[in-house]
Amino acid sequence: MTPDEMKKLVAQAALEYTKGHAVLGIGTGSTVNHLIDFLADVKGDIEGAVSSSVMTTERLKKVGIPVLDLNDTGPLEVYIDGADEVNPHFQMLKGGGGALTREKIIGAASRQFICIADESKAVDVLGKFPLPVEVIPMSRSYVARELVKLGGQPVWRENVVTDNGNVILDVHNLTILNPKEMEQTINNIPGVITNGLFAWRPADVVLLGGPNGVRKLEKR
Ligand SMILES: O=C[C@H](O)[C@H](O)[C@H](O)COP(=O)(O)O
Repeated sequence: MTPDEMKKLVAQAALEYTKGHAVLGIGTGSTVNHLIDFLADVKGDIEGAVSSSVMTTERLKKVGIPVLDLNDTGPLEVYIDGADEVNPHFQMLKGGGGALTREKIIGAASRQFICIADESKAVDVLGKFPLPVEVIPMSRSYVARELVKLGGQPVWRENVVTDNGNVILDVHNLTILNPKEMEQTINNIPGVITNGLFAWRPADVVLLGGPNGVRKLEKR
C-alpha cells in the first residue's frame, strides 16, 4: 500500500466524526484533500466548512461545500486535519504546507481535534521533520538568529508567502523533548506569528492509516 493510499484510507475513516455536525473545521494538505473528496458525497448533510487555507477553500468550493467565516460560526464541534508528526501524547508538528497559523486558530476554536495521518507520521519525539515558523517578513533574520540560539538551523522557505502575507523559516535539527516549552519559547520571539508545534492544543483523536487498516487512538 502506498503512503497516498494510506492517507485515503484514513481520510475515509474520519467521515465518522463528521456525522451530526452541520459545520466542520477543515485542515490543509494531501490527507485532507482526500477527506474533502469524500465529503463531496455527503455534502447534503453539511451546511458549510471553516477552511484553514486558500488551497482548502478552493477545493471545498470546487466540490460545492460552502466556506464559512469563523467569526460568524462561533466555536466548532469538530476540526479535522493532517500532521507532519504526531507523538504518543497526541502533540503534533504541523505546517509542512505552510498553513500552520490558520490551522492553529481553528484547532483552538474547536471542541474536538481529529488528527488524520498515515502511520509514518507517528514518532516518539517531535522534531525530525523541520519545524515551520511563520514570521513577519521584516523580522526574518532576527528570528533566525534567535532560533539558532535555541539550537536549531533555520532555513528560509524561499519564494513562499503564506496566506497571511508572511514568510516561513523551517528549523532543522531541533530535538523537541519538551514540546510545550518549545512552542511557548518560539512564540515569544518578536516577529513570530506562530510555530508548527501543537503541544498546548494536542489532538483529541488520532487516526493512523497503515497497510492493515486504520488505527484509532483516543485519549482516556
Ligand atoms: O500546513 C500543512 C499542514 O499542517 C498539514 O496538515 C501537514 O503538513 C500534513 O500534510 P499532509 O497531509 O500532506 O501530509
